Amino acid sequence: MLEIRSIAAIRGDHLLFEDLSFTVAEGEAVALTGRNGAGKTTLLRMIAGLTPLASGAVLWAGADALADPSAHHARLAYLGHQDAVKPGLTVSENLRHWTGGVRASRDARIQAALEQVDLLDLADIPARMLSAGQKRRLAIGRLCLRQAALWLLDEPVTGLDTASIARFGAMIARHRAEGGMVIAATHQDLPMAEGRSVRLS
Ligand SMILES: Nc1ncnc2c1ncn2[C@@H]1O[C@H](COP(=O)(O)OP(=O)(O)OP(=O)(O)O)[C@@H](O)[C@H]1O
Repeated sequence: MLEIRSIAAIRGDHLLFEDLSFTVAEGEAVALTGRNGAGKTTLLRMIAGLTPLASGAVLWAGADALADPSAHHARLAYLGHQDAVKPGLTVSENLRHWTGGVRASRDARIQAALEQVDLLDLADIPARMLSAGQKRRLAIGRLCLRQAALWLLDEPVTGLDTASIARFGAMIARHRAEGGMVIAATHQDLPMAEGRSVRLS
């Protein structure tokens, strides 16, 4: 269980939000909504331990999640606005760059990730040749490579076509069925069945 307990965010001199609390249980998905600048990205970064909390706490199974940064990093996968795709590497090399492990299991996982985001046909081309939506799919493919319990997603479906959104919805459903959690900042409807919504205002 992830618990956001009474947290506040200050950017510059500006209080973005305060006393924000919610929980995410295993298998749950939460959509973060709110106007531009409300603090959705800031909140995701706080939960990831990338931006300090102005006050409050992020708890994992009842303990301070941010106290051990490497343990926290291992339990989460962060999909930001920037796709962080390496343009000079091929599509499959980009995925390889993101994974470790022994070669056989690693290659099988890369193959499975390419299938899930429908990039098998483009596996050997340089990532710089991908379209915006294809780059986004490659970034999403990274989510499949790690057994992270918590997915933090910033506008994950921007640029995706209808079929890709449906495939991403299936990925999220599988992740949740295995007990995974999702928090996604969004201005659009997301393919998350029975997801809850937290509005920043
Ligand atoms: N490093 C920073 N220093 C100062 N202010 C910042 C910094 N990063 C973001 N901000 C400000 O914090 C506020 C919240 O930004 P944030 O990106 O969290 O909003 P958001 O809800 O994700 O917006 P959007 O819907 O446009 O993506 C904005 O007013 C932004 O200008």
